[in-house]
Formats: sequence, C-alpha cells, structure tokens
Amino acid sequence: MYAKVIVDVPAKPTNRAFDYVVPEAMKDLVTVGSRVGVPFGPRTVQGFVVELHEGTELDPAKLKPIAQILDLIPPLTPELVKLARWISRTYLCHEITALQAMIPGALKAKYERHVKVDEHGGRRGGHENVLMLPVPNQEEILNYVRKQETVRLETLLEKFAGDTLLVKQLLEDGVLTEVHMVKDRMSAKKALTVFPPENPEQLAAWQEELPARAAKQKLVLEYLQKHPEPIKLTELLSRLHITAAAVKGLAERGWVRLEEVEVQRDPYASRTFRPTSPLPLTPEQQKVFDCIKDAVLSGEQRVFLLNGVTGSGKTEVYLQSIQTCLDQGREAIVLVPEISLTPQMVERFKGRFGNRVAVLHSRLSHGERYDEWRKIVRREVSVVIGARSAVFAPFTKIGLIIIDEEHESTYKQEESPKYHARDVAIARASEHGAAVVLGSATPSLESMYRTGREAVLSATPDRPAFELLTMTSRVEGRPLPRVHIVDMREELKNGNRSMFSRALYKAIEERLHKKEQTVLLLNRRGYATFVMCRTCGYVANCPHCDISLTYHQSSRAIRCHYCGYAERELTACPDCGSEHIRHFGTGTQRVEEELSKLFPGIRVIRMDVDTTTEKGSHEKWLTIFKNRQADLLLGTQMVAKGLDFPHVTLVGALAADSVLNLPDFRAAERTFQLLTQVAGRAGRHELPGEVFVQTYTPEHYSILSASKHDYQGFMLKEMLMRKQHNYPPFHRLVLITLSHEQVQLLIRSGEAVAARLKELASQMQAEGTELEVLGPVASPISRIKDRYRFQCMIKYRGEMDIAGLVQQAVAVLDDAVKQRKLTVSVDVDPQILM
Ligand SMILES: Nc1ncnc2c1ncn2[C@@H]1O[C@H](COP(=O)(O)OP(=O)(O)OP(=O)(O)O)[C@@H](O)[C@H]1O
Ligand SMILES: [Zn+2]
Repeated sequence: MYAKVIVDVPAKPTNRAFDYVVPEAMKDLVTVGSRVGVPFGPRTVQGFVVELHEGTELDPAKLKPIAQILDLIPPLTPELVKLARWISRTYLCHEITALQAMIPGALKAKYERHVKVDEHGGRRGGHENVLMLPVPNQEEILNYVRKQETVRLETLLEKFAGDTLLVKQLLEDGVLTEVHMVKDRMSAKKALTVFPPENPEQLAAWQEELPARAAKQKLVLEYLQKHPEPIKLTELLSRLHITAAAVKGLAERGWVRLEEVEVQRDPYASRTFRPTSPLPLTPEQQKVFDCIKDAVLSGEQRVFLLNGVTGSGKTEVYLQSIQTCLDQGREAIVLVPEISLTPQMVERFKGRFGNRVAVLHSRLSHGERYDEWRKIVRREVSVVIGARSAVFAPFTKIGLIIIDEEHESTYKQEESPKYHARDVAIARASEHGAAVVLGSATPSLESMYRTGREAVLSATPDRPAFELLTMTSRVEGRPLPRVHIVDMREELKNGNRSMFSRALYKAIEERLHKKEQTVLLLNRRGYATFVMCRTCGYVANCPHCDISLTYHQSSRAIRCHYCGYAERELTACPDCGSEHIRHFGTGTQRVEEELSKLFPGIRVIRMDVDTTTEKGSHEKWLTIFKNRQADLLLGTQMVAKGLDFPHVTLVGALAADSVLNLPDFRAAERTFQLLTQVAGRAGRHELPGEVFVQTYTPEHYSILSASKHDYQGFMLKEMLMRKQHNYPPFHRLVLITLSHEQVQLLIRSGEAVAARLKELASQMQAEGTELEVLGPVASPISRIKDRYRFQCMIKYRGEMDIAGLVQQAVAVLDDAVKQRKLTVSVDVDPQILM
C-alpha cells in the first residue's frame, strides 16, 4: 500500500504530493486525512495523506516508509482533503496551508531538533577521535548519544552545559547529525482517578479489617461506600482533607484502583445552562422556518439569505432549524463573528442542545480548543458554534450551516489561506447536500446580488444563486427604536465643543434618572489615537511601518498596531524638546474620562482591546451590565452585536462617520451596517428604545437610511454606486500586493508585473472577457515591518482562470528578483484594500 502525502516544508512549500510506503503495522490506521510524520531529506516533517493506492508508478525500492502516525483518529476527512484542493485553487495558496488551517493550532507541526551519531558510530577510518585536539568530554558525549537512538539537542546541551562549542563542532564535522522529529504539542489531559471496587458491599467489611490507627483510610472507604462512583484523586483529597498516602495504601492492598483517566478541558464546565424549549413561532418566523426545513429534508444544496431586522427572532429560527437537522441524524455548524461569541449567544445554543454542542473560538486556551475540537472528531457532539474557522468542523453528515451576521468582514481570513467562510460553507454544503442560511439585518451587497436574476441565470454548484427570505418586524410587534441624527457641526457653531451633543447628554441624564441603561458606540478606527507635540506638531510614527503609534494608558506605552513595536510614553518632544505632549489615548478612554466629569458617580463599563484581553473579561463585563450594576456600556464595535438586554433603552453612536472617511469602497456599507446593528440593541423588550447618531455628514445616504431602518433604500442606492464604478458585486476583484525592503527594486518589479498583466488583459478583452488592470500604486499602508508595499488590482466579470493569469504575470519576475525576498501575495475577493 502506498500513500500520497502533502508535506509541510515551510521553507519550500509545494503542491506536489510525495509517495510513501505504508508500513504493514500502520495499514489499519492510515487513511485519507491522516496526519503523519514522513522522512523528507534529512528530517521528518508533518504531512497529510491525500490518497491511498495499491501500486505505484515509481520505483518502490526508492520509496521511504511513513515514519509516524500522529493521531489514532484522523483529524481530517476525505471531504476536507478535497476541500483543501478547492481552496488552494480558488484562493491561490498552497494545499498544505489550506490543510493546516483546518486543524486546531495545537496540531500544527512543531519540530524538535534531535541528534544522533553518524553511521560509523562516531568513529572515522578506524580512528577513535575525530577531533585533533584531545577533548576530554567528547567520548562521553558520543557515548551518551550512542546509548539512545536520538537525543533532543536541547537535552544534550543541558546535560553537557559547558561543552556547547564542542557539540557544535561535532555537528559541523558530521559526527553528530541532526534529525528533526515531528512533535505533538498537544495531548489529552489526564488525572489520577480513584475507582471503588466492583462490589461496594465489601467496603464495610474492609473498614472493620483496618487497624484503628488507619483512620484516614477508613474515611476513604466510608466515603466510597456512600458514593460508589469513580472520583478524581485531587477532588477526593480536598473533600476529606487527607493526603494521597492514605489512598495509595488502599490501592496497594488492591481495595481501590488508581488509574490515569482522560479529563476534558471544558471551558463551560463550571456553568449551568438553563434548558430552553422551542418558542411558538410568529407567522413570519414560521414561514422562514418552513422553507429551511424543506431544504434540510430535501438533502440538496440550497442557500438562503435571511434578511431579518434586528430583534426579529432570527436566532430562534436557527435553533428550530438545527433541531430539524438533528432529528434527521445530521449535524449542524453555526458561525458567528468572533466578537459576538458572547456568553449570551453560547447560552442560547447550550440551553437548547446541552452537551451536544461544541464551542470554538480564539479566547479558549490551546488545550480547551483542542478538547472541544476532539469532541467533534469523536462524534460526541453534533452542533458546533464558532468563529470563522469552525466552518472546517470535521463532521461527515452536515445537514445545515448557519452564518449569522453574514455581512461581517471577519468571515474573510486576512492571512493565507485568504478564504471566505461563506464560500467555503457553500462548497461544503454541495458535498453534503446541506442547506446554508446566511442571516443578517444588513446583508452584504455581494449576497444580495446573488438573490437577483443575473445570479440565477449564471448559477453553478460552486456559485449557486441564493433564495431570499425576509422578516420585517420585531417579535411581538415591538417597534424599532426611533433614531435621531445629530449634526455635530451645528453643535460646534453653538459653542459646544464636547464630544456629547446636548441632545445625547440630556438623554443619558434621563436614563440615569429612570434607572435604565445606555450603550455608547465609539468606532476606534479613524478616531485620534496618536501622540502629538502641541508645540511643533510632531507625531510619533512607527519606525518600521507607515502608521502612527497608539497610546495605551494601561501600560503607559506607545505601540504600533501592525508590528508590535513599542516605546515608553513620551515626556518631551524628540524634535523640539517641548514638554507639551498630548497623548490621545484610545478614543474610548477619553470618552470614559469625559463621562465621569459630566455625570459624577455614573457607573461605566468600558469594553475595548485594552479591557478585554484577559481571558473571561468579556463575560465578566457583560454579566455586570446584565445585572444592572452599571449604567452605561461604552465600547468599540464589540458592543454593537448580538447583545440582548431588556433595560437598554438608549443607544448613542458618538462618531458615526469615522468609518465613512476610510479609503475603501465599502465605507458606506460598513457605516450603514454598524449603525443599524448598534441601533438594534435598543428597546428589544418591553421598554421602547431611542437612538442618537452624532455625525458631521448628516446628509450622507448611509446615515439617513440607517436612521430610517431602510435597508432596501440603502441597498438600491449603493448598488447603483457600485455599478457605476465597476465595483463588487458587479465586478470581482483580485488584489496583488508586492513587498520588499528596497523601494527601487519593488517599483521596478511592480511595473513589470503590471505591464505583463495589462498585456494579458488586452488579449483576453479581445476574446470578450470583461477585465481591467489597475496600478501599480503604493498600497494605502505603504510600509509594514520595514517592507515597502505596492499593489495592482484586477477587476473582472464572469468566470476566469485567476490562478493562471497571476502565475503568468508573476513569471516575468526573474529568479534573481525572487531570491532577493520579494514577496507576492494575492487576495481573491479582498475585504480590506489596505
Ligand atoms: N417566537 C417568539 N416568541 C417570543 N419571543 C421571541 C420569539 N422569537 C424570538 N423571541 C425573543 O425576541 C428577542 C429577539 O430575538 P433574537 O435575538 O433571536 O433576534 P435576532 O433577529 O437574532 O436579533 P439580532 O439580529 O438583533 O441579534 C429575544 O429576546 C428572543 O428570545
Ligand atoms: Zn510598526
């Protein structure tokens, strides 16, 4: 038996699969999707089996056997292996990158450097010593290595701490050779567990048998008699206030059994979830549910776009649709944006489906993530709720994939593989015959477009048309909140220079009075967070990136958000020496300060990157707010989504147009989405809500439509704009970014690539393809980590072989250029154009 293996060689990634022999002993374990260690040159690397076959075209004698099999249950399925190939083609990345993205971080390859003695046993040509100098420890070192097959380099250096140079010399001379082993970073967590005897009645007799001084042992037997279940040793000890000696004594007599048992790191173990049952659906919900149900029962790939206003009860529809799917013996995946993976959201799913749910998100520890993921591999759960990468859950009978807040840009991964979870979900649904539900109060224009006529006419299994479902009202006829637009230019004219308009100030005061709650949104992006000298205007910039440094009050440091460069806060201007340095802290910090000045005694919770880095902090803040131990929740985008608190009756957006001014064709769409989402937090229960939107551009259609809850109106205007400028969804984009430390070389290369692209484009245009090449231009962020950046953009319509086009264009760069570390990165359907 032979296996084709895609290997992980970071220095030289390739899409070629290499052939290996499957050793007899591994035959039952190796399948498509297995993770293996295979010899590759002098070392062992991690790889994934992508094919198995009986024979080989190659010379079998030359093939090496698989060295290690890394998991008992393969982490990937044949379907996922196939999907990786699709991702590699669609998003122009290596297959190994796609495969690695599908498994939890804990399983990514880590290599250990081991050493072994050479084939002559460390002796050359009969001479005992290889080195000229008589080195006393040399034989000792070699003997130590000889005794074991291989030794970790680190261990060897530790043991012979004074002989680092000697070990290096031995390696250089080839007497010792390095072998790399794949190391598994993660393993199951185990705990010593006490097992009572099979027949607990014996316990009474044994208690008699023990001498009086063995009081502690008697205590243990007594306990086990009352609770004849296995118990963790540590727990037993702390309950009875005894030491392990007592239990070990009993184990020696054979009266109890002590054994290592696997325990799961369950981040939600300490929490209880109140079970919920399905709510009777509203007529609107019922209609939507019936459509989804039909699709799930049909066993065919169908994609729904569910456009439901905030508070229309989309989540309840998801829950009942999942139930239908589970009743069919099939599995469901629910994707939510990372920041809305709040305890509240998790609670709703765990409350309905209990421990049939696994939760995956990045705030879990490596170990917790690994254990949650293994519940899926072992078929212990049938529902997964998680952020983007949960779309790769290794289920085998998927019936339903739900993507909540489908318009969120976080569903696009910004590093390779630059996949979009929506498209991956649709691809998986086609393999499984599953339904996909894309839910949002503000669907992306891309998804909306695919419910239209043109998309229906050009549909393929890879790009099917979407069916539109709508829910236009909130449950129980609750009104959407009233939205007031506040023109901040007028405020300034009237002498109000504070960041609160008088109207918003009054509204907050009123809530404090009525003991109702307020949510304030300050979009961090675009808000002043820099450090400036007020005398000469000097602004502190990152020395490695084209971006200003940001002040962090908590650490009293200024930091670069791109490369992590940090320095102490400035006390004097490096340019003019003035001490009038102004630290514009993260916007939210400044708002918090002003709030406590304006409303003495106000209880504010601030949620931003600074206050939520600690594990569990999200949860903590939201619980405090839920219990009404705070009057006001202030934060960045993370307060805009998914929260459902009955006493929130006021929402304020402090700087509604901060996103509008970004150089991005989606700026208007993002503004509309954010305002609609945050407004949707108000008045979701009995108490009606009110919203204030502060802006310097009150006439902008994104702000006007959001204030009227008018998705249709906004969408039609925005579609028109996009059509005029040949932007998505009418055209598709591919962004090619080149980067290098030397700006001259970069410009030359950028121009060469662009020229070749344009040449190819004009050939294709002649053949009828609609396609346009823009650039090269400096990227909006023109330097990151000391590397300059240049970009070209391809705009096209219809189906096209993007991979082929890009490969041909990049081929004009000669190897000399590439060897000088010019990097080319390609982003298909980019979300961020920086
Ligand atoms: N059929 C129903 N009967 C009664 N209450 C319901 C029903 N469906 C949902 N609800 C309640 O209405 C509120 C809003 O529902 P839900 O949070 O599911 O809306 P949503 O559409 O997901 O909102 P958003 O997009 O703003 O997050 C919740 O408190 C939910 O429990
Ligand atoms: Zn930097």
